[in-house]
Amino acid sequence: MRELNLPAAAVSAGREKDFELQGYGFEAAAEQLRTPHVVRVGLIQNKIPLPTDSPVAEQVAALHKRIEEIVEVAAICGVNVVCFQEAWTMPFAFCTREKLPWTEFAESAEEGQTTKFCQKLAKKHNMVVVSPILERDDVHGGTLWNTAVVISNSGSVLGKTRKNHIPRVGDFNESTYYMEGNRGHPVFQTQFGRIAVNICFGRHHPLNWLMYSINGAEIIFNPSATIGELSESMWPIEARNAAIANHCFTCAINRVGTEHYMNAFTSGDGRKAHHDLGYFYGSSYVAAPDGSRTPGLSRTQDGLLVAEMDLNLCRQVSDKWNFKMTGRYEMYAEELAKAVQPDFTPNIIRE
Ligand SMILES: NC(=O)NCCC(=O)O
Repeated sequence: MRELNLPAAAVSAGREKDFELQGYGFEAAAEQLRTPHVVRVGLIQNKIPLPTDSPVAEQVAALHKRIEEIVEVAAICGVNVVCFQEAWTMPFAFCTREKLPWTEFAESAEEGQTTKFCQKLAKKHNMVVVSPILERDDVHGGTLWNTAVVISNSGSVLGKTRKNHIPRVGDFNESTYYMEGNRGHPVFQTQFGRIAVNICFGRHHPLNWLMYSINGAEIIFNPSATIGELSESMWPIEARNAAIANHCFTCAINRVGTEHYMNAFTSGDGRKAHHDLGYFYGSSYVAAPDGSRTPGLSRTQDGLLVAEMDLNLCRQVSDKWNFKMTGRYEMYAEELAKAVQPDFTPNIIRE
């Protein structure tokens, strides 16, 4: 992996707009029959610019403005596919279990103002935009989902995917708001490569990564919101291991800072009522199928990580290690099918 020589205009814009800018490139071997398949991805991590008790519309507008200025720099850096953090248009308020005003941040994946905003960015910069939002699905009774909208570089909505695994740990009280995703493991064929989105808690589930990979993902984004005391020891390992296990690139993105709520909340774990979920530690990074990875962005600062990758590396590593061939999926499919039955008895041999 090498450091990218990013344009001076991008470096100075990053300084002026007060965010960290880093760039790295992953190499692949030259092949005789395939030309290199080089793509640049951008990962954006950020704090919320306004206090959580500011009017909803103002908070959304401030986040749009912040992201727009970072995407401008991503465009200068030649980024082809950009991904934002989980539920990027709002504070990560699910810890509170309050409905209002937080449910007011939910938007239509197809018609919402954030999707329209991203469509403009995508078209202007010829960039695929992965936009993880709180979705309101009016076709199905106004239900809420934790969704990532994928917008093509043409500006059209390519599709959406939903968070498959909902945390039930600590103050991550998300199950109060939405259910596990019901759209399986879609992979989006973009002009720049096949991408998928494994939203946050799905990071802990190897089968979730596997299914995106089985559907052909070359790059799997993992937009997240997670805090130091809970997961920082796991963070550097999980997405990296997934890249190795699935012969693909993975991109882990986490928000930054502490978000304070006016009303104190508890989560039935004996802790005194408190006003924040904890410290979101940033540290976004990209990992490659050969196990190499970029350094992480800062723990404390907004940032843009640019990673250039030759997607040919996915098949090269696959041909070397053959995990798809040696995976014995038929054996696991059969055993798992039995294990989920109510009359399952674990295969334990006793004296
Ligand atoms: N957003 C989310 O699912 N967070 C849960 C905590 C974690 O996965 O580290």
